Amino acid sequence: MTDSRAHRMGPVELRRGRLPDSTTDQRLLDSRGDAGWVHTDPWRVLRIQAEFVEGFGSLAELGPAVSIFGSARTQPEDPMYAAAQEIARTLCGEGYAIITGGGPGAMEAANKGASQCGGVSVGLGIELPHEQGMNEWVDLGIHFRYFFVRKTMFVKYAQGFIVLPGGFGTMDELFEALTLAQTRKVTSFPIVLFGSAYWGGLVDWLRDTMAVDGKIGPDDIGMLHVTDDVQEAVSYFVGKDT
Ligand SMILES: C/C(=C\CNc1ncnc2c1ncn2[C@@H]1O[C@H](COP(=O)(O)O)[C@@H](O)[C@H]1O)CO
Repeated sequence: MTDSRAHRMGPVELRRGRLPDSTTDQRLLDSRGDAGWVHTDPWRVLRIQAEFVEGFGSLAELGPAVSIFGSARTQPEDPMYAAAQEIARTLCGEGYAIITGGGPGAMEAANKGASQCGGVSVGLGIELPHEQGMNEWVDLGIHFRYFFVRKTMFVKYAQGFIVLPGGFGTMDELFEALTLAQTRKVTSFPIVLFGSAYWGGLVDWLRDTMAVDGKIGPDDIGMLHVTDDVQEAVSYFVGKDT
């Protein structure tokens, strides 16, 4: 008697010598073979995709928000710690969520201000070789493996940026925001530099060297608002269309 069993694979029907010797579930669940593919770019692409999915899914309903950047090394006794906390508290009082890198220093201060005010305190953590963990004032935290995915979230879910004194990480975030606005890749948003003593030298150099040398346009400096006043910093956001 001939074997006329049929096996359906979607629209395809298989018989006799074409019958598979395992099921799709067996092929999925039997853990055999080399796992080296987890270290390949196609798999990384899927991980990157997953980070975007998690980020977008977690933040889609955030409402108006401001991203606050600043040094991971700012100590609690530094006046900039109190300033970050006060800025976040004031913005929170105006209905804004606060987004930070979720780390220590100025990030912690901003998350503290937002959380203590009962607002939405978001931390976008980054996996680093010397992991610090999310600061205790983050109420909605998302851990990222890739810097560039995380940076997309800072821009996509905020109406603008307040930048406190910081180092390379802060500069990276500031200049990413400036480049996006300068090249009109995004709708322009406020970029506030808080702390004139710290930022003054950089702004002078941008104006007197970079702009004079023609490396940026004469109006590009206008994208930056330098202030030492919390209310003024907040005024660039409050009452503006979100
Ligand atoms: C260096 C230390 C901790 C690092 N932990 C960080 N966690 C989260 N986000 C970070 C961290 N370090 C830098 N960032 C991001 O860059 C900005 C601050 O960088 P800076 O070089 O300190 O100015 C900040 O806005 C974060 O988004 C332990 O001291």
